[in-house]
Amino acid sequence: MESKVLLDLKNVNKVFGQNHVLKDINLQIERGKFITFLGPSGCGKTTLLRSIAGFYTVDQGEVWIDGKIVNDLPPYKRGTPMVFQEYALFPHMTVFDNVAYGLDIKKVPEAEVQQRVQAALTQVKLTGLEERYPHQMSGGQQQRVAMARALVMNSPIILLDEPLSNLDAKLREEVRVELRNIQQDLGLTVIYVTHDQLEALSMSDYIVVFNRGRIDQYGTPHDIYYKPRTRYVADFIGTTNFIEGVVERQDGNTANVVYGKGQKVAIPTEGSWSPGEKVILSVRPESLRLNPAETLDFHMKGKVQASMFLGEKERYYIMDDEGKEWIIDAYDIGQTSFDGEVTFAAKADKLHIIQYDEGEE
Ligand SMILES: Nc1ncnc2c1ncn2[C@@H]1O[C@H](COP(=O)(O)OP(=O)(O)OP(=O)(O)O)[C@@H](O)[C@H]1O
Repeated sequence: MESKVLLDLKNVNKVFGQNHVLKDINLQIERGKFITFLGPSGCGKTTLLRSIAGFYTVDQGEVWIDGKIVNDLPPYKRGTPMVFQEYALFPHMTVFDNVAYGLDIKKVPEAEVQQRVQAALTQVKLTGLEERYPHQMSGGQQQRVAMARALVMNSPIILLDEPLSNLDAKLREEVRVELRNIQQDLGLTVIYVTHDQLEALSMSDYIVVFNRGRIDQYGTPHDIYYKPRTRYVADFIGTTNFIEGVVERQDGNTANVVYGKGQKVAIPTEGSWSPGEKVILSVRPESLRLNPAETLDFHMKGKVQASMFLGEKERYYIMDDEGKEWIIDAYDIGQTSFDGEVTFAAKADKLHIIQYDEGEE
């Protein structure tokens, strides 16, 4: 039976001079999934992508594609085409010739080229546009040509390095949807590199969050957002509030945590925490309620410092009794506005426990 795992990275390390860019990368990617490599500039995303494609050889570890170790194979034997920024289409070539390019290089017979290019163009719904040039097409269509170019090579995996970074915001969104549709319709395995968290959250089956050459978390967009494994991940993805706490005890999947001025909250958790352990609680701005009528599990008091209208929500900046700032989003705009002393609260399942790590930035 075909294994579900298509790409298997085992303890991959890459060093440039003094710069240890990839540190012990272990990652398994399943067939037919859209995976995003996410992280700030310089964290090693592109280096890993290029190591998978074969443009870099790794210094330590193994790269497996489709059950074969490919460490010593050059890029053209790995079957992993990379689509670079602006899709790297040849402007002076027609759509047909752009798609046929890889096959021509491999000296595939003309009749087969015709058949395979037509099949690829049908897959991405571009039949009839064979004679157009890239500048006569929309950004979305160009993206499809780039995908057809990868598809025609029957590659098991398609690698995309920030392919949308040069588009304006509206077009970006359009092309994003397009790309995700093609990937899902055809069941492709795609690895997509971006530093844009919204892009990652909206497109991916799984996100890999990089932190200085290491993987901090590998999970679904929902888990990455609501159950960040580290403070770094919580901070990098969206906006969040942190508060310190101390674990009193854990009963099964519930940890009892003391926070603030001795308040206690029982938080559902998948982690394992020791009595007396210092932890960080993270809670998203939209999970907190201002002056709630009912009593919620986690509750604080503070003073509104400022607020900001953000369209679908009002964002409040609140100082608690200890002088710590909180960000809280209220969605019932026009009905209530908050000022002066307020209480704010959340249900326990909206709180997430993160390991306390003083050394972490
Ligand atoms: N060919 C190379 N030679 C030497 N150093 C390199 C090379 N390629 C990348 N680096 C270094 O490796 C580190 C990681 O770079 P990489 O391009 O992988 O980061 P990234 O996360 O993709 O960031 P960006 O989004 O800016 O491309 C950086 O410090 C970079 O300077």
